[in-house]
Amino acid sequence: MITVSLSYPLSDELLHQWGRSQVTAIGQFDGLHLGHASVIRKAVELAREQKVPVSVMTFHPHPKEVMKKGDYEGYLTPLVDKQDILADMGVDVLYILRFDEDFSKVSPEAFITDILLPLQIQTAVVGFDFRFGYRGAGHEHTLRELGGERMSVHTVPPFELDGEKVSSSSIRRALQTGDLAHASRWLGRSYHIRGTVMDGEKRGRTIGFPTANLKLDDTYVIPVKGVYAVRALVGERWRSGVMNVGVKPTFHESVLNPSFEVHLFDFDQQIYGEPVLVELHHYIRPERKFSSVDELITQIGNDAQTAKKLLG
Ligand SMILES: Cc1cc2nc3c(=O)[nH]c(=O)nc-3n(C[C@H](O)[C@H](O)[C@H](O)COP(=O)(O)O)c2cc1C
Ligand SMILES: Nc1ncnc2c1ncn2[C@@H]1O[C@H](COP(=O)(O)OP(=O)(O)O)[C@@H](O)[C@H]1O
Repeated sequence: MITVSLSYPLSDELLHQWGRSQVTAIGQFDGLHLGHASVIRKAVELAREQKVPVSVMTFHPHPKEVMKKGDYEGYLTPLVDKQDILADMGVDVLYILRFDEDFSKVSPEAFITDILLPLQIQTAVVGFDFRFGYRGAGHEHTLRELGGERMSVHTVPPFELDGEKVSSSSIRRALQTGDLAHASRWLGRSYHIRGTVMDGEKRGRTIGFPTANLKLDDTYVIPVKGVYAVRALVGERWRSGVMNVGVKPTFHESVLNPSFEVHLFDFDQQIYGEPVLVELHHYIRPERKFSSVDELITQIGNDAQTAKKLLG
């Protein structure tokens, strides 16, 4: 898959290079959950039928981040994750359209006539609730009207599981309440974060549970504070472990940002500075303040046993 960064207005050079008959799925697609996957799969299927390449157009940074809307909570899938997942789904080209204040003012009409049509998108595939252009005034009918003969539009209906519509906001809520089972089911995979191992307070090894402290690579959606059974990719190998997301109330009075620390089972290597991908498989318990370090140590031992059982 090729990734192409676009910014409005598109230059002639870019249009010359990328303007071609194609089927394009358009959307924010944060999370690339089962609903998004059904839109992308439709685009792949139509592209195969029409014998043209399939592309995905997304916006970055997240409009909510740029517009400083109060309800911005971070990414379920930052760009690197989107790239990985879309490449796996057979997408040929990923267009990343730079979203900034100026772009937010582009009208729905201009979005179609200055971007979609010059790129020669012959079929646009969108989710049923796709909105675009200034104040989200554009929707599927706008696409149909202005696309006319040159661009057909395919709308994909809501994807439901157990009678509920799968949405990024329901997945965020599930992560923020420790309902990992639902989050994973709706995502179609386990939620994961990526980070780099950095120095902690060097206490872990003294209590028998060294923990790799992660500095997250992106502004991920932060799952609820507590203990998780995880699988972690360190170097080339997947390993099992337990992760604590929290502020370590046993040792600290008030800390604003939670830390992410992973104790890996059967592992004894120095990995400071290394990248680690952590998949969250089960939520075990909330973080607590213990009245003694010994109690904390006993509890972490129990957490590790629980995690081993859960991970099989
Ligand atoms: C599985 C696990 C569970 C933990 N649970 C708690 C907890 O409930 N309360 C707490 O204050 N700290 C908890 N911690 C964090 C420990 O306090 C922390 O790992 C230890 O202080 C080492 O910190 P360091 O890596 O910065 O040296 C937990 C850590 C792990 C690995
Ligand atoms: N089983 C393990 N799980 C996680 N990290 C480990 C493990 N064994 C060794 N390490 C290394 O030790 C470091 C954690 O030790 P710790 O005493 O908790 O120090 P820090 O406070 O700097 O995180 C990790 O960053 C990693 O480099």
